[in-house]
Amino acid sequence: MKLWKMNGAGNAFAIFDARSTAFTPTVEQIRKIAADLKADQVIAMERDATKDVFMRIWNSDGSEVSACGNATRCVGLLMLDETGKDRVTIQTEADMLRASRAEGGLITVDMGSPQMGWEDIPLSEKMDVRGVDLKIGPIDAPILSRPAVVSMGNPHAVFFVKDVDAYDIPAIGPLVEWHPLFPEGTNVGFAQVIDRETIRLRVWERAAGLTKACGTGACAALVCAARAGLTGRKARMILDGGDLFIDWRETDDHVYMTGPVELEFEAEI
Ligand SMILES: N[C@H](CCC[C@H](N)C(=O)O)C(=O)O
Repeated sequence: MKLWKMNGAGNAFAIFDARSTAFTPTVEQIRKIAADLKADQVIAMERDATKDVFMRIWNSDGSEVSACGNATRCVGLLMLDETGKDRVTIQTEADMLRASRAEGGLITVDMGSPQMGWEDIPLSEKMDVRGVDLKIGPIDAPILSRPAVVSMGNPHAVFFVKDVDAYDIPAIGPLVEWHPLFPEGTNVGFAQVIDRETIRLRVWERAAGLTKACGTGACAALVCAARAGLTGRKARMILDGGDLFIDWRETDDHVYMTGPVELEFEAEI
């Protein structure tokens, strides 16, 4: 079975080609693979009846999830190279996504439409998704409260702050990640709006911790910022591991993410 170690803006993945060999790892095996290969997520490429590939996603804690933007760009590059097509289709548990090449060797993925109903996030009770009340009072000092929430096929809570480096994210992230308002947990973004086209972002990922970049997190932060009138519908997202370019198009309400992909190594195992 082919194994690729890749990253998207530093968000690291172990990607297994499970299209001709069954890959049904236990939680412990996922945790070991992620630890040994220093991967934030473990990915399996599987056959799909109608799409170019099915992408299965596990977080480094072994939990299976339904969306991973940066991994979609990595699998997209592999499939674009393999098929020679201009655009490939990638099915996940959440959605059917499309990947294509962009200038400068970057890869663009159509991440579909953001979901904004409180039941779509999901939340455990009806609340205003533009700013939910965590009911645990302000968190830490400087004070954090009322994150905006949205789903990109996975849940995201986004705090808009003046300085992302002023927060102890490993201490605060878990408080929100498994807060009872989020019955399936949530990814936690800390977004600093630099100007109407630029956001500095750090993300405490659900079941993976602080990563160098989070693709769905970048999409979520842009959607929440645009919805709040803090930015336009396009922005450069500056993450610890690199930049992602997000474009939430009015034409189809889809969110397009463009960014780098790096192949670190490949092996037959
Ligand atoms: N931790 C996320 C999955 C990976 C998301 C991130 N790596 C991305 O690029 O979107 C979750 O549990 O929903």
